Amino acid sequence: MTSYFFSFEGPDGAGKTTIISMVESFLRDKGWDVVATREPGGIEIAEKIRDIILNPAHKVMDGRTEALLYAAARRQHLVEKVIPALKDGKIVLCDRFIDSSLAYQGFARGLGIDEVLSINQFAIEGYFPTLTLYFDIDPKIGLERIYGNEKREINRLDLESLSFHENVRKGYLQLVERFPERIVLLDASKSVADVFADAISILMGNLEKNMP
Ligand SMILES: Nc1ncnc2c1ncn2[C@@H]1O[C@H](COP(=O)(O)OP(=O)(O)OP(=O)(O)O)[C@@H](O)[C@H]1O
Ligand SMILES: Cc1cn([C@H]2C[C@H](O)[C@@H](COP(=O)(O)O)O2)c(=O)[nH]c1=O
Repeated sequence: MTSYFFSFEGPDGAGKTTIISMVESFLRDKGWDVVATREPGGIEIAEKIRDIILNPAHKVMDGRTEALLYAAARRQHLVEKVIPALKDGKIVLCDRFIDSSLAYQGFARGLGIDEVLSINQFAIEGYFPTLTLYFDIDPKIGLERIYGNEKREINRLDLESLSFHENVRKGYLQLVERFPERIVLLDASKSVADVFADAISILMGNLEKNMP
């Protein structure tokens, strides 16, 4: 059975969650069986790990502890939710996956992309996304969007410096170069309607290409 595991990546405030919800409705209307989920989280255990990682009070958290907690949440979410959905032939839309760890912990935290890739390979056992949409945005704009949204809670990672968020973007751009067959860059500074149109065109192209 062909499986469709699409991840959505990008700096904070790039617009991933907004577009995933639009893509989910669009694909459902077309008759596809879709599971939209997020990392860290998506299931009870991983949501609990999320609360620990993102609690602004946990200022002393060590970078390697952070990387391991993200990998642990990823593992549980993968086995409990993503793999069963893929086995049932569903399309999985995942708000962040392994590339977040590579860009945030590997590059921006300075732990090393290859080191963080290695602990995550243990966690994911080869379950890389079929396709990853990378929402590219100047972090200044992303952070302005977040701080402009009163409903959005500000978490421990949001509170990092602007230079940390700029390094996150640099990390992602390295990943786009390193995995060109998997990661596609979208200009996330465009309007919601335009970003959605770009995302649908890429995703439908992938679905049609891989249809049995
Ligand atoms: N293309 C866009 N243009 C302007 N504002 C946008 C756009 N896309 C999303 N927004 C707004 O920006 C804010 C952040 O959007 P969203 O939550 O979708 O981003 P995100 O990438 O999921 O962020 P995070 O990863 O930090 O949770 C929201 O208030 C949303 O309405
Ligand atoms: C999966 C993952 C996430 N992060 C960071 C990225 C964001 O700052 C937060 C998650 O918040 P969101 O509102 O759900 O985007 O966590 C990370 O640093 N490493 C990861 O692997």
